[in-house]
Amino acid sequence: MRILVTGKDGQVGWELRRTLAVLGDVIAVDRTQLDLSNPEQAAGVVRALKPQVIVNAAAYTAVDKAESEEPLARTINALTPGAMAQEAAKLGALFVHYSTDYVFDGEATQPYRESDAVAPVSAYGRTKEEGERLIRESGAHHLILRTAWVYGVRGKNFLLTMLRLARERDRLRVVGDQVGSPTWSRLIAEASAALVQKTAKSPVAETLNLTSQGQTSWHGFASVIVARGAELGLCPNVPVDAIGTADYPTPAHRPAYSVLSNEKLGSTFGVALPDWKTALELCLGDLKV
Ligand SMILES: NC(=O)C1=CN([C@@H]2O[C@H](COP(=O)(O)OP(=O)(O)OC[C@H]3O[C@@H](n4cnc5c(N)ncnc54)[C@H](OP(=O)(O)O)[C@@H]3O)[C@@H](O)[C@H]2O)C=CC1
Ligand SMILES: Cc1cn([C@H]2C[C@H](O)[C@@H](COP(=O)(O)OP(=O)(O)O[C@H]3O[C@@H](C)C(=O)[C@@H](O)[C@H]3O)O2)c(=O)[nH]c1=O
Ligand SMILES: [Mg+2]
Repeated sequence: MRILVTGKDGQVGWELRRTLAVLGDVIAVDRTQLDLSNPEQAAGVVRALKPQVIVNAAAYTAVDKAESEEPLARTINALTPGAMAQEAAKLGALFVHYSTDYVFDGEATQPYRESDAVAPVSAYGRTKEEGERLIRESGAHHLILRTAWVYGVRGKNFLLTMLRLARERDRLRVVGDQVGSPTWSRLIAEASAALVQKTAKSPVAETLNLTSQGQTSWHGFASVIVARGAELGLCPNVPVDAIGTADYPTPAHRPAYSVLSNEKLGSTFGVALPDWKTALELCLGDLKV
């Protein structure tokens, strides 16, 4: 099985190179080989390589910057994935794509299910939501995996930012009124490989939530990062103050509540990620020197 992975050095793409390696020949590419800001070029690469599976881990993920660069974010997150999925449809290939909790407005009070109405409140969220639609409309076999609050041992993410800030500052201020589910990139990649193995050879068209169990606020996440990080010698144990969203102004609006129900992932595919604290502990173990 030939598997094309885009965004090979991103948080998820990096981990996919390892988890997919046991399933077939992985061709992992970065923007120099496949540029998602250029739909024709990206589609041409898919046409030339003729993979049986495409895992699109590349994306425009700078949430605040997307507010002033929405056309570029739209090309990368929606138009090009749509064009690549059309090529996948012609090849009969499986197209695996990642989406986000930010497709929801955050007004819910219980975990979002896949069938709940989307209503993004940011440019990033709008471009990711459009990407989902274009992939569904392409006619390709597809898995759209909605994940959230992704962190890991490399790349730009909240875990590494909090450890760094705890080393640089006397105290941290972090929003306590945005609630979601932190999810380790490695577990996303493990689950993705399991799903590819289960679906690569049969027709599939599914949107699935894929996050760690449990929920917390960014402040709750930061508090555990600093407390455990200090115990592991990764940062000093500085105080972490809870603040409101209004006290931390950003260009993009973020959903206040974006917990995703993983019921469908478990009942349909028998896949479940551990709760966020267990996963964070596993990840911190990798950071400890
Ligand atoms: N990060 C998060 O918190 C969440 C992410 N997701 C989704 O999960 C998926 C993976 O995210 P994650 O691994 O965190 O993302 P990262 O930002 O870590 O990685 C994205 C990758 O995409 C690449 N990329 C960006 N622009 C282009 C381009 N024009 N052409 C080719 N490659 C490009 C980047 O390359 P370069 O380094 O050169 O820019 C980078 O390797 C994405 O679909 C994202 O939307 C969903 C929910 C939460
Ligand atoms: C650095 C920092 C951030 N914050 C706030 C800002 C924001 O509300 C929250 C998280 O900050 P971030 O910039 O990491 O968040 P953000 O980039 O919005 O993270 C999102 O990325 C995209 C790609 C997704 O798909 C989402 O699931 C989500 O993970 O914490 C503080 O309160 N204090 C701080 O010191
Ligand atoms: Mg960010």
